[in-house]
Amino acid sequence: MSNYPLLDTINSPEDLRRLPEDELPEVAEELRGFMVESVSKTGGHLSSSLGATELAVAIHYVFDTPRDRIIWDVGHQAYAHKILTGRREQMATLRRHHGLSGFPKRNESEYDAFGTAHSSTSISAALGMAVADKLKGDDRWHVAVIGDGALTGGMAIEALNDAGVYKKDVRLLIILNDNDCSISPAVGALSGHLAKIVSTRAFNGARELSKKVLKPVPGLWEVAKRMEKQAINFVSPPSGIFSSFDINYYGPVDGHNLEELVDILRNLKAHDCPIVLHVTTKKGKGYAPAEADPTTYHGVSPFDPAVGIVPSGKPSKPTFTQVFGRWICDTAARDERLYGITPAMREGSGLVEFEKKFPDRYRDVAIAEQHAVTYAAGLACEGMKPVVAIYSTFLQRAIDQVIHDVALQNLPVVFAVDRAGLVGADGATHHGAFDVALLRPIPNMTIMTPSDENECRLLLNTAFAMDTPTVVRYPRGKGTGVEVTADAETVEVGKARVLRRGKGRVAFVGFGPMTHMLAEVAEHLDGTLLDMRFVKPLDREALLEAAEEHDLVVVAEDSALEGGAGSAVLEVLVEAGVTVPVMRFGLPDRFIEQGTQAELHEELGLTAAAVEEKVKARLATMKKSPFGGLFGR
Ligand SMILES: Cc1ncc(C[n+]2csc(CCOP(=O)(O)OP(=O)(O)O)c2C)c(N)n1
Ligand SMILES: CC(=O)[C@@H](O)[C@H](O)COP(=O)(O)O
Ligand SMILES: [Mg+2]
Repeated sequence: MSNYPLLDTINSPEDLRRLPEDELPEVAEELRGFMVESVSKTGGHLSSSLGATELAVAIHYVFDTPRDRIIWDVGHQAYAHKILTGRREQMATLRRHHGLSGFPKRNESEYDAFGTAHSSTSISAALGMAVADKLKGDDRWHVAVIGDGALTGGMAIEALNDAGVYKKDVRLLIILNDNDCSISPAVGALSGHLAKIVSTRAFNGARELSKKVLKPVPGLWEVAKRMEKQAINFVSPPSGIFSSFDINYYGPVDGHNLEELVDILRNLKAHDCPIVLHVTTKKGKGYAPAEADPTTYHGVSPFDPAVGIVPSGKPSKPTFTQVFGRWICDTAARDERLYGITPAMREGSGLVEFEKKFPDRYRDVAIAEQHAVTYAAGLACEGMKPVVAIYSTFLQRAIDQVIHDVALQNLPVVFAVDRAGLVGADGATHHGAFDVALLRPIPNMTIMTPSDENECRLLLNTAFAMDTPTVVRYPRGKGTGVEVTADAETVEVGKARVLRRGKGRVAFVGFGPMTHMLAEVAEHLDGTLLDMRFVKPLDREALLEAAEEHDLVVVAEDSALEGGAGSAVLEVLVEAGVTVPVMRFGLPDRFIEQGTQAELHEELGLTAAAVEEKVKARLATMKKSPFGGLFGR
């Protein structure tokens, strides 16, 4: 007998809509059981999806999906949606190479109305769709489901400001899924504001009470519900932030009460203007360990659901993130000007210890990358030495702030850019592919690429010692596992280090961890190997010398080839009039999907074996000159 008798009958939302309403809570229960079982095997974003289970059921039950559109902000809470929309079997491949994406994706399903993964985009996208429908005379609904954390992102507020001007023919329902939690505990004034609304508006209680009183009298509860349909703000007085944008607000409502949710969504559908429905939910709902610790269960690796996540007691080599975490604590202890900033990624960026030790010099600014950067600029103007710890992919949000607020004023802000290169299971939305190409043209900027953990500390020291803007970019996970012996030492700015001098025909030029991949090839071909350390300024001298002494230059980086470090090498060689052949290895000009980092490196030919084969093939095409030089250049 199946553990999921109802889910077994649901292959699409149409199947769900055929069920009687009183079976929906059981559907939600089965969904939760299935999610815990499945995600415990694949890993993934568990606690947010558990919390949004009833929302997914109620929305698909009431709205005519896929005709009506649902946009899941961030999309990390959309597993129930995936399961209800015919992807239950594929959940076994979630976030795996060639498997189901961890996020909604337009080319994965017609039910995924908009691709998400970076936060705070849902209201803008849903509004765009709703306005397009208005112009086309279509009456579809557009539902943006946005968390309290995602609402802190500037884009969400910009979108509310725009949405508030539409009074009819724009069917935009914004469901604020308020679990009073981001990845780490909720921060900021908006979170306080929402908490105040929840604690002072006993809306749901009042509705429940009216229901109790009115239901026994034949017809009265139906009349009351019809009235509710007519006057959204009648039962629920206007709420601060949403009324400021002149948007109708309804709530707060218990987001785990399916009967209420279905009733209310049906009523809201009677309107044709932007509406906010504020629901309260519990992150991790239904799986006790996740309810108790939603942060740990936000994003999980495979675990035993009967036991929960158990920290491995074994001491292990630190990740780059942990090297950064230790560095920032040590450096803050030495220099009281250091101020650490994270846009809502305290755990992922390795700042938990730093917050504990230096609470006055730590700030989680919420999901606000642009603010994080300009806030750092302000601190730097007044003599502080800010360190912005930020994922490469999220820094994309704040490139103008880096240019206009930091670099143009040549302010000493250190950008500790984590998750640079391929991140793995999060896939195309999260790979740190573009930071080098985006940052390299910016004047005053120094960009460093540590090749291992010890280099990471050395280059962070170097960055912190400078009084201009600096970037140190390092990858997700571990490097070579080398001992971190550097303490406060620095290196010479713009100088590469020669790791190997070879007599072979090839000079290998490495940026970041790719240097160690090249080391193996250099060994086999007796090549010279440079660890460039700096993308900007590039060590021209070392490069030109290597080019002069070898027949072929091979460059490898873990960032986009277009505009990347290899391009910088080409610029130097061309400008110096050196015409040595160059081979570049890095991320090609396409979006790269998910997989383990190793699988993706394999797929892209970024392994020592693949590089060696290509280099040998190239050398074979290059004839040796009888006089010692090369014909093939
Ligand atoms: C622009 C951006 N910054 C940071 C993140 C990382 N991130 C993913 S989910 C999340 C928290 C979102 O909180 P909320 O919207 O309340 O959803 P919950 O996790 O509580 O379900 C963060 C910070 C992101 N995806 N996008
Ligand atoms: C959804 C999201 O943006 C984050 O939860 C992200 O998946 C975290 O990535 P790491 O696991 O690399 O910290
Ligand atoms: Mg939340």
